[in-house]
Amino acid sequence: MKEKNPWHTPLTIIITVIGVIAIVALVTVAVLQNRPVPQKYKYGIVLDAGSSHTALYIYEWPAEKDNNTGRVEQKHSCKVKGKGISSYAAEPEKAGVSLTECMREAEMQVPSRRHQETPLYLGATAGMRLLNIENREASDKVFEAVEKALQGFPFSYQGARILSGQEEGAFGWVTVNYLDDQTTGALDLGGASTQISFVPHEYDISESPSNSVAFRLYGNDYNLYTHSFLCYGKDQVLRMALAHQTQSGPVTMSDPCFHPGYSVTRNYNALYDSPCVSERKPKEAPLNFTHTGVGNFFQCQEVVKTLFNFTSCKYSRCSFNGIFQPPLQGSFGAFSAYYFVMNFLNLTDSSIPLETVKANLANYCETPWNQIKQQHPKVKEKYLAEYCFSGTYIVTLLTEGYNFTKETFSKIKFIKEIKGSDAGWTLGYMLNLTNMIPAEAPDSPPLPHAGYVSIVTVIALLLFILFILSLRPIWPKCSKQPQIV
Ligand SMILES: Nc1ccn([C@@H]2O[C@H](COP(=O)(O)OP(=O)(O)O)[C@@H](O)[C@H]2O)c(=O)n1
Ligand SMILES: [Ca+2]
Repeated sequence: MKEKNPWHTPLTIIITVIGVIAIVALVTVAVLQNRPVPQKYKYGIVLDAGSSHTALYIYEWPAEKDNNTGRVEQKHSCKVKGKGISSYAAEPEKAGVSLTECMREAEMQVPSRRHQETPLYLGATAGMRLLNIENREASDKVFEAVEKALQGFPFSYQGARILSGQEEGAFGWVTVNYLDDQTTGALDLGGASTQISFVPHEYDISESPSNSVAFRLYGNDYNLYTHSFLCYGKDQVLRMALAHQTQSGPVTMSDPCFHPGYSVTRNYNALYDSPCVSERKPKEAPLNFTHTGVGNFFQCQEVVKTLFNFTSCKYSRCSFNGIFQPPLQGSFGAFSAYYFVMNFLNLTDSSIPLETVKANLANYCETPWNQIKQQHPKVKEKYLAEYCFSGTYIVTLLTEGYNFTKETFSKIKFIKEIKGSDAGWTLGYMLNLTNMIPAEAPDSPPLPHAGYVSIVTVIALLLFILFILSLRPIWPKCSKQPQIV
């Protein structure tokens, strides 16, 4: 008689069916439970109220990763039309009104169900620092107007304030190092101030405590050196250069930092209307002077050098104006006006040697103004006229001011953005205020979804096989019983 297949007993069939159902259920649950759900995002808005203009930035990050690492990205930016808020000192209401267009854009960009929980910050930099020095009352009025305007929007308004130079430098460094993989110093050139921030190499930065900031980022502690030079942004430094050359109150001034053939009429009162130069205003001067260009890079460098004081230093070493600076260390990201100017001059490529940068600038400055205008018909003349000066200032600040050499100059990358986010202090500022500066290194990446499902399936199969095998003692009974009967 043919022996009956022991697998065909009712018990084993039931166990098999239950086992298969269990595996299917387990895999289904695992797949459904762990399927990547559509991403939910949170948002934050920062207004950068700079001396020359205001820009609005919207950041976004996955909702469930609030306290996690490196996930905040710039979603959108909006350039406010018109000048910086500090230029509305005489008509503060207009400072508030100027922001509404970009704020409306933000309302469209951030999903409306997130509006109420989206923090909104405004940080003002050197333009407002100067206005605050010059006219405290006017600066307060500008903030009142800005505050009123921002509170009219449905976001979670967190206040408007002036950042200290130290904050501006440190948050610029945080932004660059949050986005970039390797530790990088930060060089920020604005219109009214300029910042340098880097981690010095085994150097006692406590020599000047006001220049030191401690940060914990991605599991490492950093002692950061940072300094902000008020009045050394490119627009205020130009005033200082013009002031230096008009001390005798001349009617005509020949300037090596402007192209040959360049000639404009400038007003003495307007030029000296800034705390950066007001004390130097000549006692006797006509109403206007004619500002003409000579176009000589090397002479221009000599003018710029007179704006730095190298004589007094009470520390072991200084950059300029008696400000402590440890030896430069590592690579640097140079952004804002550093980028705009060097990009215009086609000098952002780090492989260009310092000597070539200088030669190109010398050549550019010498080019007659008419020719420059013809080559760049679309660039506003006011801006176009200043690139020779700005380029010369950048090179002089980096080499004579901060002590970059021809070797270390190549470690400067002129950048506008990193991984889609603009380089600047705003991202670091928001990360700090929302406690999102990642103190710890990122978690190792979890298993990919497919890998996870495969592993669950294999384990379930193994468990099932083990279970069947564990029933072995019952098998002989099952198969022999019919024969006994
Ligand atoms: N496309 C652009 C935008 C800004 N800029 C300059 O970049 C600088 C930005 O400074 P800012 O307004 O942030 O001023 P701070 O408050 O940072 O000193 C200004 O000198 C602008 O003229 C430029 O050269 N090209
Ligand atoms: Ca700025």
